[in-house]
Amino acid sequence: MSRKLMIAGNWKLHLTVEEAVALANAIASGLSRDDLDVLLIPGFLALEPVALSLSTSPVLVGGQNLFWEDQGAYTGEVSGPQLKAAGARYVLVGHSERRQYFGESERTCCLRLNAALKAGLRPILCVGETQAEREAGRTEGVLESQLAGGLAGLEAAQMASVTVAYEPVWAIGTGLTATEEQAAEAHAHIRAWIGSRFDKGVANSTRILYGGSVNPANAAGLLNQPEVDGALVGGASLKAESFLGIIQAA
Ligand SMILES: O=C[C@H](O)COP(=O)(O)O
Repeated sequence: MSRKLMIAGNWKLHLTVEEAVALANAIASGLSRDDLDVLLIPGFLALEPVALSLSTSPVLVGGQNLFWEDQGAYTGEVSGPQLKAAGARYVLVGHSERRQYFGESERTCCLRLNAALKAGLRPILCVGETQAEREAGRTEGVLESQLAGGLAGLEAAQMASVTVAYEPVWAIGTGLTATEEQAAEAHAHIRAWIGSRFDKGVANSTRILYGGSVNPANAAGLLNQPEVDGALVGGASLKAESFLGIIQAA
C-alpha cells in the first residue's frame, strides 16, 4: 500500500508571528511539487496568522501540543477545538521535549491523542529512545511502551487519522542523525508493533515519519528507506532554503 510522504517543519519555540508568516509564505511560494504533504507547525500565537496566509496554498498547518479538555479553568492551555478553529489540521503529541521538560507521560499522551481525534485533528504521536536507552539495548522496548501508552484503547479505524514520528532523542538538535539502517530498523519495528496491536492493513497504511537532525544533505538517504514515510524537521525547517531542500530531496 502506498503511503503519501509528509515533510513537516516543527518550529518549536522560535519565530515571532511576523517572522513565522514570512517564512510560511517563502516556503509556500518556493514549493514546486504537490505529490507530498507539507506541514508547518508554528508556535500557538503564529498558528492562525500562518494558516490564514496559507489559505490558498496546499501547505498544511499543525499545533505543537494540545490539552485534553475542550475548555474550562485550565490557565495557559490550548484545546483541540481551539486549534481546529485556528486552522490546524494536525497536532504533535508526546514530542520528546514535552516528555523531557514538561512531564508528559504515556497516560497524558493518550489523553491528548484522544482529544485530538475528538476535535477532528490528526495527531502525530512522537516516540523515540534516549542515548542511554539505546546503549542499554532498550530501544525496542521503549518504542513499544510509548506506542502502547499513547495508543491505548484506540480502535483500528481510528488509526487512519494517526501518524507516528520516530524521533531518537539523541538525534534531536544534536547534528547526530540515525543512520539509514538505524532508522529503517526502528521504523520496521514500529510498523510490526502496529500490525500486531491492530492488523496488517493498519500497519501498512500508517505513515511513520523520521525526525532528528534531518537536513537537505541526509534527507534523500533517510527518505529512500521504504519504511520511512517522511520527515519531522526541527532546525532545518527554520530557513525556507533548507526546508525546501529537504522537500526537493524527498
Ligand atoms: O520535531 C522535530 C524534531 O525534534 C527534530 O528536530 P531537529 O531537526 O532540530 O533535530
